[in-house]
Amino acid sequence: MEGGMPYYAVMLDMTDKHCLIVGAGAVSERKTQQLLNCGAKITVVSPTTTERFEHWLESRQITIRRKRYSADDLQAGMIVFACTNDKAVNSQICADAKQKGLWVNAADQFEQGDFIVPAQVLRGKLHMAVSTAGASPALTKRVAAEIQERYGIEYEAYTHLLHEFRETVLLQVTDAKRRQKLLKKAAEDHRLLDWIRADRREEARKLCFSFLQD
Ligand SMILES: C[C@@]1(CC(=O)O)c2cc3[nH]c(cc4nc(cc5[nH]c(cc(n2)[C@H]1CCC(=O)O)[C@@](C)(CC(=O)O)[C@@H]5CCC(=O)O)C(CC(=O)O)=C4CCC(=O)O)c(CCC(=O)O)c3CC(=O)O
Ligand SMILES: NC(=O)C1=CN([C@@H]2O[C@H](COP(=O)(O)OP(=O)(O)OC[C@H]3O[C@@H](n4cnc5c(N)ncnc54)[C@H](O)[C@@H]3O)[C@@H](O)[C@H]2O)C=CC1
Repeated sequence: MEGGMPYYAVMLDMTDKHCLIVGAGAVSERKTQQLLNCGAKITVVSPTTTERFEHWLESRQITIRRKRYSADDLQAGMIVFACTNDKAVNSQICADAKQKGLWVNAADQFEQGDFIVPAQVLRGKLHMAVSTAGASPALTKRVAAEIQERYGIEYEAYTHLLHEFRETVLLQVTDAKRRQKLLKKAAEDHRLLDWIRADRREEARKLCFSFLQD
């Protein structure tokens, strides 16, 4: 990113998307794990790897090219992660990727890349991403930890219930205003979350669906 403009935040569907990760150290390990969690297809280019990369290779979750980066490696991905410990190599990867019109992330000099990776907190369908736009990854991590405390695992069941309710409302309620009113009500009624927390899930579900009778 250049020119001090803010980043545009999106949620990407990475299923079966080809990613190229250059470098196989601690930082690329973290990114590879997250990308695997999201169903991406991963090619790693690196002369050395860690044990976890060897495990992913053995279990056929990734492909590894045991070599130093060269521009022809870019054919293996539509999104590129420059994660070597060599600044000059990471810069070259960014320049080559941009020239080919590919999206690139730079683990070190982030301004040379097109996007950065936020910290994430996932609670079922509630997916929260935190970023300081590269200003302070340590603060990013701390704020994410605070969010993780604030939104506990009960949000998994809660978002599941709200999702189920919304699908029913979209099917059954044709009036747009009533639909919105119902969905807002379900998202705002504190009893639903309180009861899920208290392990009274069936009661929470019944209350939520009872809103349809209003
Ligand atoms: C720009 C960005 C590029 C990108 O990777 O996309 C980037 C860059 C750099 N990070 C550095 C250092 C650290 N990074 C972390 C941790 C994380 N870094 C992550 C993202 C990002 N890091 C992107 C911006 C995110 C944003 O702020 O919006 C997280 C959020 C997500 C993830 O990586 O999965 C993950 C937390 C995940 C979690 O929740 O655990 C820690 C803390 C720790 O490890 O405990 C430290 C040490 C403390 C410190 O330095 O603050 C250095 C200096 C290296 C050096 O010293 O040489 C650079 C290079 C530079 O700044 O130029
Ligand atoms: N984004 C982030 O969250 C963070 C980024 N960093 C930065 O990320 C970079 C990588 O850090 P680590 O993973 O800790 O390093 P590391 O030393 O653990 O791993 C570097 C990897 O790059 C590979 N490599 C080196 N030259 C290569 C080349 N020409 N072609 C292909 N692969 C090559 C090495 O074989 C090794 O596998 C560093 O520049 C560091 O400043 C560091 C901490 C956090």
